[in-house]
Amino acid sequence: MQTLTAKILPQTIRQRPADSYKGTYGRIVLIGGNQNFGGAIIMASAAAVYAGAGLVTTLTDPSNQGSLHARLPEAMFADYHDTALLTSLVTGANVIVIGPGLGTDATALATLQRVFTLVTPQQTLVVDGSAITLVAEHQLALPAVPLVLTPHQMEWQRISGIRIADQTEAANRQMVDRLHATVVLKSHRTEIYTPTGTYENPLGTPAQATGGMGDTLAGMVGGFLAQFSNPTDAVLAAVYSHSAIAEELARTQYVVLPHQITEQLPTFMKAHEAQA
Ligand SMILES: NC(=O)C1=CN([C@@H]2O[C@H](COP(=O)(O)OP(=O)(O)OC[C@H]3O[C@@H](n4cnc5c(N)ncnc54)[C@H](O)[C@@H]3O)[C@@H](O)[C@H]2O)[C@@H](O)CC1
Ligand SMILES: Nc1ncnc2c1ncn2[C@@H]1O[C@H](COP(=O)(O)OP(=O)(O)O)[C@@H](O)[C@H]1O
Ligand SMILES: [Mg+2]
Repeated sequence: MQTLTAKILPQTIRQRPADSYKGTYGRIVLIGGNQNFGGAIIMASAAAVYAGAGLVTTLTDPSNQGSLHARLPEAMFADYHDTALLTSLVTGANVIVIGPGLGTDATALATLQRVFTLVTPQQTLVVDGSAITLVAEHQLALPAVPLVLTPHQMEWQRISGIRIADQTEAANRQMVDRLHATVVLKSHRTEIYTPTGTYENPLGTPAQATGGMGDTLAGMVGGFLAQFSNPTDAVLAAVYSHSAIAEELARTQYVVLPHQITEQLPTFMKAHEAQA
C-alpha cells in the first residue's frame, strides 16, 4: 500500500487556463436528499461548487429547494421525482454523484435504478451513502461505467460482504477487482483502491467525526473529477485535501464542521495548484 503525500495536489490541481469558461470545468449533477436528509445533498453540492465544478445541479426532494438556494445560490435545483427532467440532466452531465441523504425507500430505489440505466461509459458515477446500502440490500448490478464508490466501513461490509474486522487489503482488493470500481474505503485512516494501486491517506483527525463529513467528501470527489483530467489523481487529491484542510482547522478547533472544509477549498486549492 502506498502512502499519499502532498505531491498529489500539484500533480492534480492545475492553474486555470485564461481561455476557459464554466463548461471547461465540468457539468455535475448530485442526486439525494430526501425529506429528512436534505442537509446531506446540500453539503455535497456545496463541496462540488467550492471545489470548482463548472455547472452544478442538485436533484433532490422539493422540500429542500428553499434551503439549497438560501445556502448555495450557485447550484441549480431539480425535483428528483420529475423523471423527464432527471433523464435529461443525467444524460447531459459529465459526473453524477448519487447517494448523500438519498434514503432507502421506494423513491430512492427507483431513482437509483433509473440513474443506473441512464449512465454511459463517457460519464463518471460516484456512488455514496444510501445508494451503496441500496445496491447491497437489493443486490443491484452496478453499471459498466467509470465508477467511484465511497463507502464507510459498514457500507463496505454491506456491499462487499466483508465484515469490518476482516477488511484487510487482500480481501478488499479481491472484491474491488470484481466490482470494477475505484473504492474509497473511509475510516479514521481512509484507503483508496484504484484499478492500478492501493493508497493510504495518512491524514485525518477525530475532529472530523461528525455527520455530513462523508457527504462533503463525495461532493469534493465529484467536483475534482468534473474538472481534472486524470480520474484516479482526482479522487486521491480530493481525499487528501479533505483531510489536510480538516487537520489545519483542527489545530485550533475541537470539532471541524463539514461546511468549514468546503469554505476553505478555494484558498487551499490556490495554495497547492501547479503552475501551467
Ligand atoms: N445532515 C444530513 O442530512 C445527514 C445525512 N446523512 C445521510 O444519512 C444516510 C445514512 O448514512 P449513515 O452513515 O448515517 O448510516 P448507516 O446506517 O448507513 O451507517 C451507520 C452505521 O455504520 C456503523 N459504522 C461502522 N463503522 C463505521 C465508520 N467507519 N463510519 C461510519 N459508520 C460506521 C455505525 O455504527 C452505524 O451503525 C446517508 O444517506 C447519509 O448521506 C448522514 O451523512 C448524516 C448527516
Ligand atoms: N476519527 C477520524 N479520523 C479521521 N477521519 C475521520 C474520523 N472519523 C470520520 N472521519 C472521516 O469523516 C468521513 C465520514 O464519512 P461518513 O461516515 O460517510 O459520514 P456522513 O455520511 O455522515 O457524511 C470520512 O471521510 C472519514 O474518513
Ligand atoms: Mg456517508
